[in-house]
Amino acid sequence: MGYINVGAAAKKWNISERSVRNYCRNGRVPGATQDGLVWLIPDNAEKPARKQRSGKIPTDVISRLKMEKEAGINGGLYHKIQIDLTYNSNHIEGSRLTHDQTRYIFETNTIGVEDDAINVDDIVETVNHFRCIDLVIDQANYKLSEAFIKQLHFVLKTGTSDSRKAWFNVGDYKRLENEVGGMPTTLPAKVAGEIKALLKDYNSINKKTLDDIIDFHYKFEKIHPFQDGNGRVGRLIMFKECLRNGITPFIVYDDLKGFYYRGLKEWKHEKGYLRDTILTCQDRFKVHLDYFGIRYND
Ligand SMILES: Nc1ncnc2c1ncn2[C@@H]1O[C@H](COP(=O)(O)OP(=O)(O)OP(=O)(O)O)[C@@H](O)[C@H]1O
Repeated sequence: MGYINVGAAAKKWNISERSVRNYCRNGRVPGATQDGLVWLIPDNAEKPARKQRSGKIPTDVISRLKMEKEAGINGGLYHKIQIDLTYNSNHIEGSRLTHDQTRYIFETNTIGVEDDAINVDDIVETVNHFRCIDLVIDQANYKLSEAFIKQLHFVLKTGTSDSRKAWFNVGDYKRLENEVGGMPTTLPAKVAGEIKALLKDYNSINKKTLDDIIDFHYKFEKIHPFQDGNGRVGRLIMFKECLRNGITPFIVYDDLKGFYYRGLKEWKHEKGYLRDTILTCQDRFKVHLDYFGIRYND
């Protein structure tokens, strides 16, 4: 796959360059990434569809999230997911921002500081995570691709102190070996090949089940393709793939972190631990879907 620039995409899709840039900025072109100020657009990317303008309130998860996101609705499911998914996923990885601080950043783009010092990276990665969720919603209906996975990492880590380190590859695979749970992961030189093979196997499954999505997550985390941010990127992928496959999405809640880690550790030999943890997360999420009157299948 190659990349084309904004001018070429504008010509190909018969729209203005400004519209192409807006589509890219709003995450509506799967795989589009920014190199400095220049947008690189996959040469096989399709022109994004126009937004629907009907007055009906959708009752399926994806349409509802898209509608609330585009309309900037406060207090709905989109608002809730942004805060709860970001807070829990960041907390699992060690962010010390509270749920209220996360909410405050989302709602006001400011943060009140009381007694404790706050790590700037926690704030940057929180704001970046909000954007990652937008990407997940915008691209929920597309096939999972390597370009999208890298784009999530790029958006998550942009502007952090890691991104200023010479050895840290923002939006690309790790350069240095890393471990997870004290166990070896895929060596840097083999990551690209293993991710491609994993995606090929996964995308060849016609009707994906929750177990397929969890299995992808386990294998992705075992490869640990990025220097850092693998957990959060992996959980965003699970959310996206649930949306795409009509499976109730879920947030891995911070208070279940111990069960989640144990489940990952045991998955290869015993699938029950992680499956049950995820089912619990799904049940909690269904309470919110019920509250907002949104349909789900299982
Ligand atoms: N035993 C395990 N087997 C496979 N994956 C695991 C295991 N234990 C943890 N993980 C995954 O690795 C993630 C954390 O990895 P790690 O502590 O290396 O942080 P990271 O890669 O920097 O990710 P982040 O930026 O999200 O912190 C966990 O969130 C989980 O998804």
